[in-house]
Amino acid sequence: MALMSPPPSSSRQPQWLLAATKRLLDQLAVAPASSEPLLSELLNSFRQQASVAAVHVAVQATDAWTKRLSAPESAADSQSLSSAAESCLAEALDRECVTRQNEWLAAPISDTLQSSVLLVQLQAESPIEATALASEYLAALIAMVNQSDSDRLRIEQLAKVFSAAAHWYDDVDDTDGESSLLHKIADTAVELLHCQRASIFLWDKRRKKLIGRPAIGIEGDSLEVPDDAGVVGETLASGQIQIWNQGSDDESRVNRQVDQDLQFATQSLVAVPLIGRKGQTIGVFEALNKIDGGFHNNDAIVLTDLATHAAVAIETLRSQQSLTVSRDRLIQDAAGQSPLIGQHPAIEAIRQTAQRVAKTELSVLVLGSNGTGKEVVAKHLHYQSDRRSGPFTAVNCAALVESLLESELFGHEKGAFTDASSARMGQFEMANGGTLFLDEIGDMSPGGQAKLLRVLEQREVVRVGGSTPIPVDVRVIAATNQPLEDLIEQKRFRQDLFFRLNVVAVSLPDLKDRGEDVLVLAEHFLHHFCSQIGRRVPALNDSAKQALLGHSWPGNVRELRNTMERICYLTPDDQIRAADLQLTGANQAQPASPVGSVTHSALTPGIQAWPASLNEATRLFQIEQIRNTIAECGGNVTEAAEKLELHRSNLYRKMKQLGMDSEG
Ligand SMILES: Nc1ncnc2c1ncn2[C@@H]1O[C@H](COP(=O)(O)OP(=O)(O)OP(=O)(O)O)[C@@H](O)[C@H]1O
Repeated sequence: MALMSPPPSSSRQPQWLLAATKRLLDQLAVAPASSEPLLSELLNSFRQQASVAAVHVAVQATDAWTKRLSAPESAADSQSLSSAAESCLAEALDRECVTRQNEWLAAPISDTLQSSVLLVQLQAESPIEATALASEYLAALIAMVNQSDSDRLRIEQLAKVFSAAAHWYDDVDDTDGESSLLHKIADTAVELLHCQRASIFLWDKRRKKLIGRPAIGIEGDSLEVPDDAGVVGETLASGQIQIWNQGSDDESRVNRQVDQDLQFATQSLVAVPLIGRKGQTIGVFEALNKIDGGFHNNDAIVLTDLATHAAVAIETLRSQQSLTVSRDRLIQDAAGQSPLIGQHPAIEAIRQTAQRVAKTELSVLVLGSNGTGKEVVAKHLHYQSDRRSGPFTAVNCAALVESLLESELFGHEKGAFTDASSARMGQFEMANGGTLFLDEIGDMSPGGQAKLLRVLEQREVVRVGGSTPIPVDVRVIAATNQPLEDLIEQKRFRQDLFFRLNVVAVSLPDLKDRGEDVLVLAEHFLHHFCSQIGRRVPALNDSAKQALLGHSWPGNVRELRNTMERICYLTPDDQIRAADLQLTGANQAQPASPVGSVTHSALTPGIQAWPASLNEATRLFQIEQIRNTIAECGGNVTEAAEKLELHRSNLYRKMKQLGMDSEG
């Protein structure tokens, strides 16, 4: 509450006035709902003690004086004041001191919100000097009471603004966030200012437009007006509060086009600028049609309070939205860093499973040999799920001894063990709100398994050396390359943990069993590494494709990735041949069919790997290609020659040259 200026020195005041002051202050201290009765009582005792005919508190409205309070009450019956009284009031206000004109005595009340004066009607027996002194004192008391009233009102208003603003963000989502926020802000203004409507006009500076929302009855709920039109435009240009009341203000200031668009009739309006955090004007906040009469300064003060909070709320929402956009872009980038490539039915099935379990909290167990892409699948599941904006963390359970694994997963408190010089979060806490990938789960120690099971069941961790349970919201995806059922039989893996983890199981086949996916993945890695170093992507020729399809890939996708990385860096040619791949014989699978073959017949019997000699490899490839084409054409050599783009006689010659038996 603002400090009140003390009334003038009380030493020369009569006893009754001092007693009345004390009573007034005591009653004010208990914060009455209204101070009107206190002031009435004061005026009445003043009238009696000072022997005056009447006393009023007169307030200057727009163009006239009105009586706010009178003693005796009957003196308020006639609202109008005589011209002599008005002249006395005006003089007191102008001179800022107690003034007397004939039967009238006026003492100005220093009031911040309005011009008001204590007006005393003297009578013959009134002691003029004492009355003047008492009037001055009384005017100071009234100013103090008014100040106390307006402070109380202001506190109430601010409390209402704060409590309303605190709920503006409730249920505001990212998609339609701004619109629903503006609606809530406008509703608050309507409620606190007791008016029919309110709108927030946000400034599109570049287009010189103000976009007003809510705009009831307008499609899209937003109304666009030139940024210099009407009272709203005036507010934007001047940066000042504008009040317009029909009848007393200039009609031409109102943009009636807006009324037409909104099918609304503006009768009164208050508009205040919306100032952003950096002090820049971001728009205008207007309230329309005060329900009981016109808008006053106090309405402008309340609307300015609301505008201060509204500007912060709007800017905060906008930064939040832009952060969400950046975050989503980062998530997309992160998801794109490890895409799940492949069209094999097993990979397609994983994609479908990921979609199905996306909205659930089900645990997933990923099975597959080393390098088949178990972590890629775990990330795919994470980025498909609602947890995508949370963290994804991975722990290799085989890489840590039991004591370290526990502190890695659950964290530790300071001093928990010799090296624990400070407290540290475990991976469970770090993955809170996201996904924790536990790789090589089959290698986890029995002690680790027991603790993990407890965390999964209770959804809280206790750090090593600590005793307080910390709640964690984590989805666990475990992976292994070991047959867990066998480990359970051998009592090396807990069956209860297996059931916890294996709610949904996903199996990744070895790469050699994924058919043409080898080529899809090879092309993907070629593009990936070539774009990283900015080189043109070389083409895999048929022999290379055949070699890729024929390799056994003991290291699975990881081996293929490494092979393609090496090619990108070390093979400068635009064509990649089988020999460039350097796939060693030891890793060669059963020979594959030539690319594009429908028969999938074996390569020349007895050949287990491509020979090192290019001529010989070419010869073998040509033999296989001719054989398959003839087989495809049901033994019809003429048709096969056509397919191979050779003349029939040339095909025979070629076959002879290659040592093929043209008869067979
Ligand atoms: N389907 C796939 N699409 C794209 N890249 C893949 C795919 N599968 C595996 N990879 C890549 O192969 C490499 C090995 O994958 P990942 O680490 O996921 O395999 P893993 O089965 O978890 O291996 P390990 O069992 O050795 O931990 C990674 O570089 C990964 O990006």
